[in-house]
Amino acid sequence: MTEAQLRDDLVRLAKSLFERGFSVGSAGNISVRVADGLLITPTNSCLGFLDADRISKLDRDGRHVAGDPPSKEVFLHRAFYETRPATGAVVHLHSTGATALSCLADVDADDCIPPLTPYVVMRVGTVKLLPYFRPGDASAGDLIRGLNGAHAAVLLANHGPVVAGADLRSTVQAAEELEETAKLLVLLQGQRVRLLSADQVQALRGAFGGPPTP
Ligand SMILES: O=C(CO)COP(=O)(O)O
Ligand SMILES: [Zn+2]
Repeated sequence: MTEAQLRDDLVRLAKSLFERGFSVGSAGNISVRVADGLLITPTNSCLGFLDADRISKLDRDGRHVAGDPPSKEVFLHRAFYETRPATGAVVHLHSTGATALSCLADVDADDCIPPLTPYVVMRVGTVKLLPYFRPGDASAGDLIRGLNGAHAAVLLANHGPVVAGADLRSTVQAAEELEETAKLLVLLQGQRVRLLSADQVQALRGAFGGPPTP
């Protein structure tokens, strides 16, 4: 894909997320890898109303070279690109279900989106809960780097999910899948839930094109 096509795709997919309520106000940010660096949504921009020509561009060293000033969460994105070489796109949202789950006191930090349904296993894999940091605090990027590429997605406590994937479309879909499963988990709070068994999870790993490879 050319850079122009990637810019258009980013605008289109961000708008779709916004219109379906996965993002409100100026919450969330999306990046995509290009031949000579990274495109990322500008800071304080609304995902529903991006301008392809004003999307921020960073060079391979993370220097801002074009467009509006980049998202203040750029280090979350760069941490995934650096530790998971197959990463072609990263999506960060404040989507309701995932953010609600990130605020619950007794979530298993090592597996905060347990295998409730097949698609979250196939498209997202095991999600780690990271502690709360002020938005824009680079320490969250250090923690992602510390995972050494073992997870395609993390949940930032009291904040929201960050998902990495091979390309824009599959990463947006994985973020949607994570959100829907988080919503179900919140909906089922306090009820006895039957999770998929270890064998069932194993049979899904690598099935139908997923989960994302590091
Ligand atoms: O989600 C956000 C902060 O966590 C939005 O920040 P930016 O507007 O800087 O991308
Ligand atoms: Zn955020």
